[in-house]
Amino acid sequence: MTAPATKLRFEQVTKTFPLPAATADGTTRFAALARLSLEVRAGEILALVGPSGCGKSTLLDLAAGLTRPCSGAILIDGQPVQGPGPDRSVVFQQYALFPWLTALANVEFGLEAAGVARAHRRERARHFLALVGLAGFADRYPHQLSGGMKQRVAIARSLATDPQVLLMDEPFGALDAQVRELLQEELLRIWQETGKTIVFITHSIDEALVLGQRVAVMGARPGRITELIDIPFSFAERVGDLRSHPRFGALRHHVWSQLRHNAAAAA
Ligand SMILES: Nc1ncnc2c1ncn2[C@@H]1O[C@H](COP(=O)(O)OP(=O)(O)OP(=O)(O)O)[C@@H](O)[C@H]1O
Repeated sequence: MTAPATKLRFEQVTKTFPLPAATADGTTRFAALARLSLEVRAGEILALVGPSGCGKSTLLDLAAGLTRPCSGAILIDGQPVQGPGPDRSVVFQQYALFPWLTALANVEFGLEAAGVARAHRRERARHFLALVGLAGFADRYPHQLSGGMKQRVAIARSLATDPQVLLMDEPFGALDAQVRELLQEELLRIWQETGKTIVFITHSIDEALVLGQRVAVMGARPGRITELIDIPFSFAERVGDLRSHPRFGALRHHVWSQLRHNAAAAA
């Protein structure tokens, strides 16, 4: 069997930030990530969990090309990331929609920014709104949509430009439990249909297990990957009652223990 292709690769990545004041031993910078290496496989959902402040968003910002590493490299299909590009799209926890544009126009705006010809924008935007279950809400403004609907629009906008990699930073963190489960299911369905490579940051171990083909556990001070865990569930199991699966509890405990161990080590 051939090994799955690597879509996104972090090679010995270090990212430091200036400290507000030098420490007693003269240190002026703080290492958010230190020599972090990680491979994201083409077409997988990699769920990233770790204690608050361990560097998850920093990792995603680097992959998005929004910031540059201090050392090391970030590669997409073997090519160094030089900045933001159409091959990657980011979905944040806050929906980042334009309040003065309708749902349809918000998705169209993303397409315009990506250089899609005017004639194709509307049709394409409608297709992706339908894909996230919002066919009947195209003319609503963000304030007329629920939190879950707004996040669906943001996901439609990200998918419409057909990026190869979707970088999702706690996208369902602000939603209530039921809406969250619904959107997890929808994301799995969209992933199944589109075959996107997805990096998904979450604070929820359950969410990581439902979505991730693999779960990457991070530790803090400095931020690094401490464990990569294969999650063996099928698509049908993930969209079913996964929490009653006989292996769910053991995997959940495993990730929880690793996080606890990392938190203790950082403290
Ligand atoms: N622009 C910045 N300047 C200085 N420090 C920063 C900057 N961005 C992040 N940091 C620091 O780097 C560390 C990692 O931050 P990051 O936001 O990546 O963590 P995180 O794991 O995403 O946290 P959370 O789960 O709370 O969102 C934190 O200690 C944070 O304070």
